[in-house]
Amino acid sequence: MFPEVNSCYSYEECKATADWLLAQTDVRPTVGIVCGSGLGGLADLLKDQVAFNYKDIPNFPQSTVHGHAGRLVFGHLKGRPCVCMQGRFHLYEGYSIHKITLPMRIFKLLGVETVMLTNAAGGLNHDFKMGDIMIIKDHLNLPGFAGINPLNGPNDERFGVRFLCMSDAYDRELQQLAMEVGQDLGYGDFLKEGVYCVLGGPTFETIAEGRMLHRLGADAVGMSTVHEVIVARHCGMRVFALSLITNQVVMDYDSEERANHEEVLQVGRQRAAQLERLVYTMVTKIVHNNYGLRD
Ligand SMILES: O=P(O)(O)O[C@@H]1C[C@H](O)[C@@H](CO)O1
Ligand SMILES: Nc1nc2[nH]cnc2c(=O)[nH]1
Repeated sequence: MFPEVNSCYSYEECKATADWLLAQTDVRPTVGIVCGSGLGGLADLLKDQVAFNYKDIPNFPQSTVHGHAGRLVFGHLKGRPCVCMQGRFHLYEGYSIHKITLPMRIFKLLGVETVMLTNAAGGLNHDFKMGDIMIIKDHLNLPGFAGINPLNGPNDERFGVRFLCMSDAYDRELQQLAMEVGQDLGYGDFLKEGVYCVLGGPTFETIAEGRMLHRLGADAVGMSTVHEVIVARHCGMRVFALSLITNQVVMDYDSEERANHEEVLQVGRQRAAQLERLVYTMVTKIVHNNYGLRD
């Protein structure tokens, strides 16, 4: 019935990976963090670390992109048990969409309730500057329009429903918390909110593509996150996501600017400490089990 879905992982395979990890650490994470390009420093904030190289974790892919270390780090942020992906997987690395999103199901089986994702993205909104942090309030899943969706294939109800609602994908309470924490930290000038659009990459946008995405309502464009968000929501985790605007997408034929990965990593380094502080502070304010927030 689903002839081309042999890249899917079964519930049992996901469980085997989660059980393997749980057998090697006492940390029982309720928060799962995914670090975007150049933003892996977040993992270094964890105390009492137990870290695994992706190559040693059963079923896990390897990171192949500069700026993605390829380690899964367990530990505590101010006493809160967390697990952090220091590096994520992208479609353009050649992995199946099921493989790049596998860690979300592992998070769920580890006991994670809230997922916090970060990424580097190009700014489309003319009001955005390099170094802005955008709270993602919604997304455009362009590969999804072409039938590329991580939930393709047989649905296992132990993870979630066949037809997933996406109008509430990004938790509004957490967006509000991010705004409040950001204001308290003095980030008002560079903390924005907007719509993230995912493309397959690895090419950056042409000028015509940038203009089109802007007209479609996207504020930023990148090559990740959305697929992870879909799978995280499918298995019932709360989702919060941030983009660091590392460059302005070129939308003018007279511009001399050229998008490049080195600049993405460089801007990541410049803003990393502030982005980490925002996520860290948010984690310390999230209370689990009742989905409430601390004062
Ligand atoms: O993992 P993220 O989405 O942060 O990585 C972005 C998209 C590409 O992988 C890379 C381009 O510089 O950064
Ligand atoms: N697609 C895309 N991804 C990015 N990641 C960081 N910057 C960009 C960009 O300009 N376009």
